[in-house]
Amino acid sequence: MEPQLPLFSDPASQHISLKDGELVYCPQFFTLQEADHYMQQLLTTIHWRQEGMKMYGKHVLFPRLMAWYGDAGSSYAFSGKTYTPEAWTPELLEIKDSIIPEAGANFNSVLLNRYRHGKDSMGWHADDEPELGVNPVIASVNLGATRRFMLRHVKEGHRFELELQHGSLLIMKGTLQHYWQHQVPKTTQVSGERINLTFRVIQYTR
Ligand SMILES: O=C(O)CCC(=O)C(=O)O
Ligand SMILES: [Fe+2]
Repeated sequence: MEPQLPLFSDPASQHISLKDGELVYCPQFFTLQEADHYMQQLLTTIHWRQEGMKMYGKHVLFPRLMAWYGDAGSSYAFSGKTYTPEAWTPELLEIKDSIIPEAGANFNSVLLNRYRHGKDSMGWHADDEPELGVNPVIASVNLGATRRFMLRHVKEGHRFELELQHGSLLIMKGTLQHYWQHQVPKTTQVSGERINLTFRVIQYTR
């Protein structure tokens, strides 16, 4: 079994206990120099693609760029397509190794999303695909422009939101993905680019 408890805790981390779910937010998990360095590296070394999906018989592009990296074999089905990961880059491995102690999960893949400007976004969803297991630990690293991350309780309508800043780490865990959805809405207040990395444990069952 992978460890389920953090091995150490960032003293500045905020434990946020929601109804039916848990968040840990570390606003300055990376130093400014580290965060600037990773932003620059990922903009140039990642193989960014514009993916899309079929909706009402039409091919619709997602309003952001995406990339998928990880251990060989950690394929992931998402919006009707199966994504096969590219091999870890040195920077992605470094970021993964630095967040594993805080998150307490042995991540084998990462989904990267690049929001080119305020009009790029991600709609309401939960990360509840069966490959992620029952109560997944998902660690989200934020680089570049600050964007608003919104959560809503699906049954009871509670809301929560955070401004995810450059160099921060947000961990989603517990039963959160069963009861809450999250989104990154479009905004006219932000023009800069943002990269988000969500580290995940993909379970191989097939
Ligand atoms: O960009 C973000 O902060 C959220 C990304 C996300 O929800 C996802 O990749 O599933
Ligand atoms: Fe998500």
